[in-house]
Amino acid sequence: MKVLVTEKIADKGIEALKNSGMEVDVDFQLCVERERLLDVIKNYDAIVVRSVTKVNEEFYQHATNLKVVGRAGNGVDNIEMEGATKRGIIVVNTPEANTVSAAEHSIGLLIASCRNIPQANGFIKNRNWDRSGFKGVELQGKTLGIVGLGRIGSLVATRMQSFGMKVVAYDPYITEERFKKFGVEKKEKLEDLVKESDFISIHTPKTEETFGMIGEKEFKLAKKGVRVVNCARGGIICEDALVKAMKEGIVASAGIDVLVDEPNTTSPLLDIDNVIITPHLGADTVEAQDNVGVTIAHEVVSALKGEMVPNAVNLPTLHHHELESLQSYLELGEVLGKLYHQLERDAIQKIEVIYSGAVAEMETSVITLAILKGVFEPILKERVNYVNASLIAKNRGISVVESKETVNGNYMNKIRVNIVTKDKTFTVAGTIFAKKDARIVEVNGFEFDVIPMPYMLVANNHDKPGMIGQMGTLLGASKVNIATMQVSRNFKAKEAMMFLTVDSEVAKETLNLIGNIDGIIKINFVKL
Ligand SMILES: NC(=O)c1ccc[n+]([C@@H]2O[C@H](COP(=O)([O-])OP(=O)(O)OC[C@H]3O[C@@H](n4cnc5c(N)ncnc54)[C@H](O)[C@@H]3O)[C@@H](O)[C@H]2O)c1
Ligand SMILES: O=C(O)CC[C@@H](O)C(=O)O
Repeated sequence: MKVLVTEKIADKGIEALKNSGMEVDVDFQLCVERERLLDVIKNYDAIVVRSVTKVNEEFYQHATNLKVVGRAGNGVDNIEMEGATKRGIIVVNTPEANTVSAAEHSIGLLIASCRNIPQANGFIKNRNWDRSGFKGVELQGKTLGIVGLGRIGSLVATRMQSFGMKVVAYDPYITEERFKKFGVEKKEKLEDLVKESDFISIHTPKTEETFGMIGEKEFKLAKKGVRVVNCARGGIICEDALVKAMKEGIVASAGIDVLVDEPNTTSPLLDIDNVIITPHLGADTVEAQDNVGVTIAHEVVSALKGEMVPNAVNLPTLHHHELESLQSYLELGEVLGKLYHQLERDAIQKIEVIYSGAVAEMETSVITLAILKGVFEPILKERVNYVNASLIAKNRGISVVESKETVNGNYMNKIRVNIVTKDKTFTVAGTIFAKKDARIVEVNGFEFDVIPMPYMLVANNHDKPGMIGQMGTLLGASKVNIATMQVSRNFKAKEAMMFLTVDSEVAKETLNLIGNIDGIIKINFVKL
């Protein structure tokens, strides 16, 4: 697998990619040399970017072999998600890896701007000693308004309380409990926060709703002498409105790390003395970069291997601990799904998944994705993955329905998959024992206790003497070693199903010979 890295990530990250057996090309010029990037990207399975490389529809059209986009960092506003999802490209990022650094940088900007530290530093470095022009303000007793009380906003909130600040926040998308947890007063409306705050710090993502959310109207409502910080994304504070408000004396100082257009050396904000500005350095610490680099390397490698990754942006969000407890169920789900097209041929109309017992309490939508991935893999091979599995089902007109039950007979947990075709329903069920051991427990009403193995034979036969022996003889003659065998019977129908795990692939000729045994109704080789 080939990985292209177009922006600076920590050496540890590059090493981690190489140590995982990836062929890695590093070319930082490619984030700005668009034509060259579009020309070479077809040669790569994955790309690792930061915030400069534009990963958009034009890019995807050239990236014909791309499977993974790794965003070494948090914000994914330079990556078009729809184009990735429809092509089954997994987008992963590292949302937790640089939050402390970003929070500390926000606080740095806040303090440095309200105490004129960079300006004073520049003055004295020019061999001027004059204390008159740099008088600042204290933080203690002042109100800090945080817009967006997520990972970074909440870190800033708790840290600034230790400076004796009152912290209020506006974030309509989080619970009352989260405000309480961080000792922050909730503001129902942005304008209430703006009216009350001495300092405003922005910590939302850039979305249609947040872009320009602090503009002329808000500055008109703000306290005269308000101080603002934006270490989130350029344009959430409208740059023109900020310039105007600073010239009018409404805003006393601004600490800015991000601009609408980056890189940028011509912004009018650069000409304003009370604006201190850094070139998107929020995540630029040794710790954050090491953390981001190594995390993105591991995620890109996992995603290339087709594994579920915790920070896949175009998949349901999972934390590491959730993924750990889901792992066995994801594997079981894939196994159950993979059985269908290897045992049956009919076109699928509907897939029903019934979760019972403990598994019903989990993030089952992801297990359903694993089942769908399994269903399509035997016919679409590597063109199906967790990201595009449900889109593939939708495009094929297959409806997918999930339901949950609290208990299911003898099993602590059970996943049953009903695959409905025009004429019949194929049913398969499985369970997890002791948190990690998968078992197939039912196929079309036949009960089993089968440990899924890479090579398996599944036979339907008339329930009569000699079936097992004849089959064993033919497999022995073709040098296929039988590892385990289970037989399940349907007394009423006088039919049985044999489930064999074997140590190697079974040749077509052997399968034909078995199929010709008197009493064998159907024989299928299953590869997991
Ligand atoms: N400057 C840097 O180098 C740097 C580094 C890391 C992150 N960031 C940026 O910081 C920002 C915050 O990152 P995070 O990890 O804390 O994100 P997060 O997702 O944890 O938190 C964002 C919060 O914003 C809230 N929000 C969304 N829309 C809102 C709206 N319209 N009004 C109010 N609140 C709204 C969300 O509910 C959420 O709680 C992002 O823009 C990210 O890209 C910048
Ligand atoms: O340094 C970077 O790549 C940007 C960091 C930051 O903006 C992020 O979103 O993670």
